[in-house]
Amino acid sequence: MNAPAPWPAPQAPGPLDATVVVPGSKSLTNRYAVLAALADGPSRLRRPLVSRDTTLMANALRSLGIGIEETDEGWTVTPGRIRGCADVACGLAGTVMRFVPPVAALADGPVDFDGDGQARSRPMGAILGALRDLGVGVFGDALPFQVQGTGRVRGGRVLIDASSSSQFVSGLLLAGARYEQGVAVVHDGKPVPSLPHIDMTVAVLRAAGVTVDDSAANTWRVEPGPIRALDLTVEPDLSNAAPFLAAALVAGGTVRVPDWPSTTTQAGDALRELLPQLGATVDLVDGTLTVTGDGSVRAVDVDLHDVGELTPVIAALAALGDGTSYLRGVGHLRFHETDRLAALATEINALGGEVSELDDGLQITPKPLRGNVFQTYGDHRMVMAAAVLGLRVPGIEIADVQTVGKTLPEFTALWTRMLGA
Ligand SMILES: O=C(O)C1=C[C@@H](OP(=O)(O)O)[C@@H](O)[C@H](O)C1
Ligand SMILES: C=C(OP(=O)(O)O)C(=O)O
Repeated sequence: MNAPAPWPAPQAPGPLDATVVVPGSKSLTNRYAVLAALADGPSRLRRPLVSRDTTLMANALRSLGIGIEETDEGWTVTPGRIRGCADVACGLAGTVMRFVPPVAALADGPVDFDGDGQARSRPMGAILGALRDLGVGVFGDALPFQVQGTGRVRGGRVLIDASSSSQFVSGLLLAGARYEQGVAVVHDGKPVPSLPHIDMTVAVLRAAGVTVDDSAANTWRVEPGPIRALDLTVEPDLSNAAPFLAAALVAGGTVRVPDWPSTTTQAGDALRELLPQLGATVDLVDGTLTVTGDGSVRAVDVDLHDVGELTPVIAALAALGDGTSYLRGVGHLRFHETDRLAALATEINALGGEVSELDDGLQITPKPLRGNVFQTYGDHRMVMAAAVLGLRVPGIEIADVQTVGKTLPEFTALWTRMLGA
């Protein structure tokens, strides 16, 4: 079959005046799904994200014997005995490949995991090694691998190097309350990236009645005990709000995102501090985030270690900025959906840009850019970055635009609506 034609990224027609309703958070939806699967009764999740990553999660849990019913209201999750002799498809979803194996360890038989070709190079060794140390049989160190459930996990204390992904820690903590001794995860290595995502894990566990001690740096302890069933509404995905809010800077004008939580553990909330550094005016009033720009972008020197998933959109803004920008602390992006540092440098440079890879980030000098086909490498956030560039640069065409469905299948519809088309 021929590859679908690339999507012509629309240019901004002029200053914007738009309100964009952003669907639910991937990180929260997939955490809640796992906790609901392990909980002491049926759960209701309203406004979950429905996208490739969350559908993969729902199907993974279903294949382990969990009931998940999707209605207009959201998901009803009915826990049950965790069944083995199952296959789990991870796609390219970090949250599926890192959060489900610790659940599969509780199954009553073997569970086989695989994913997209590209997923086979995402790091898994640290979490699979940790499961072995906790008494679980595991064949393999990367996708494809097999977890040998025996119906119970001893648990206890485990030492891991989580410097390539916070998801190793989150995955172990999410299932840990169901292990006989609970779990204590101790990180030893270079700093753990994306720490707000571990704080999110701790917060959702506590909200489900689980006792978690995170008082010492690099150590998280989950006590064994029941997980309370959930009844909640999923917050909008604040990281997925990034391209829309960025559009207000590039095109000028105003973009609003309603239902912005007043307190949240989502890393994307950092946009409220980052966008003003890039030249935007940002207000959060009555639950609506309003971002206003004048069509210019200020150069920045920022550390994105905690919020790495915002990097592609910030890189696109920086390429349209008024001077050289430095995005630092994001060496771990080499292990995301693709090597994001290489992908961003290659694709922006192919437009005529001047981006160089640093050890732990990117140096971006704005240059006059021209149209080209922008490759996206199976990475939803490369699509979002390309769309932001396309607001100003004529002739950008986005390859495999449907790859954005990893977390936001509605992206092109929301984008064109925002532009008034
Ligand atoms: O736990 C999560 O939901 C996530 C953790 C982070 O992963 P890394 O720690 O691998 O960066 C983040 O980048 C990813 O988008 C989602
Ligand atoms: C890194 C990301 O995804 P994943 O959950 O697959 O790691 C991301 O969404 O930016």
